[in-house]
Amino acid sequence: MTTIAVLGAGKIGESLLSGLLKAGRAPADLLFTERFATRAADLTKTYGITHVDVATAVQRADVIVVAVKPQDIEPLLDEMAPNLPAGKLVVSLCAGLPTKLFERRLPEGTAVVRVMPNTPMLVGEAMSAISGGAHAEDAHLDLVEELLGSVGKVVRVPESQQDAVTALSGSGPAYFFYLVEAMIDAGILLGIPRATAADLIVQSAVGAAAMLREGGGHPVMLREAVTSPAGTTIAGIRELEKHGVRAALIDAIEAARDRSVELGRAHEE
Ligand SMILES: NC(=O)C1=CN([C@@H]2O[C@H](COP(=O)(O)OP(=O)(O)OC[C@H]3O[C@@H](n4cnc5c(N)ncnc54)[C@H](OP(=O)(O)O)[C@@H]3O)[C@@H](O)[C@H]2O)C=CC1
Ligand SMILES: O=C(O)[C@@H]1CCC=N1
Repeated sequence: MTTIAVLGAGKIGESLLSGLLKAGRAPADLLFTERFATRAADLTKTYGITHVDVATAVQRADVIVVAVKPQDIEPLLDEMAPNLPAGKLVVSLCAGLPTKLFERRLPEGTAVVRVMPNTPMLVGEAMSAISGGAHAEDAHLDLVEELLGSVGKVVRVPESQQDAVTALSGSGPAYFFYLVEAMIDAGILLGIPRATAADLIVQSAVGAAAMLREGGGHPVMLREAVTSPAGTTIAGIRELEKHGVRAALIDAIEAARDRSVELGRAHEE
């Protein structure tokens, strides 16, 4: 069985470990590194997986998943480089960081795959986009696709699109959560108890998502079907348009893309 080590078991690293276990992978096939002993002990207790140091992780695992914040990458690469044997596959989940950064800092010929996942991985509903670096072969991409396919959907994209993907699906769940949060607040304003408002909005979000995915309908047609002549929905849509919500979303996603580019530039030679 392939041994996978996750370096940095924070929010996304833990989502991946948890998702892989739920998908049937054995705890003995998973390793992780963490900076804080108490956090490491909690994860071992919760998931039955083994905490190791970086040198052990890169030596023992076949696939090394880097899941630290982009700002923490340099010291981690310093620790990985002298210990990484030839033939290992390095998978980066880090926003903004190009494969060539890893190729420059790790032993010559190391296969690197850049991935942008998202936190719905925790419930087996991730959206992950993958791109191979200079030494990544089809077999490496197939392996990463198989791993991430067990915790959600996977698409292959050219690396040049990864900053845009990061803004769309990497950050995307946060924007949906933000909308849900705002809609629940609207329920409070209208006098609905918070728990009831949350039920109403969360189930509406789940239903709308299911229609988008399973019904195969275009979002414009689905919205039009809710929008009756002289009805309630169009009264609300007019307010959204007046407040520039569509433009705000486009600007938000462009800003997120720009930030991803900036995170990568911070590590240019
Ligand atoms: N959160 C998300 O939705 C997504 C995140 N990502 C990417 O995933 C990466 C991680 O993000 P996220 O999980 O949110 O961040 P977190 O801060 O939650 O997780 C990073 C973890 O790595 C630990 N860490 C840092 N340096 C080391 C090291 N040298 N050795 C071992 N552990 C280390 C951190 O410890 P400490 O707490 O001490 O700093 C922390 O627990 C980022 O690069 C991000 O761009 C990608 C897609 C989605
Ligand atoms: O906010 C971030 O930087 C990370 C990357 C994508 C989602 N979260």
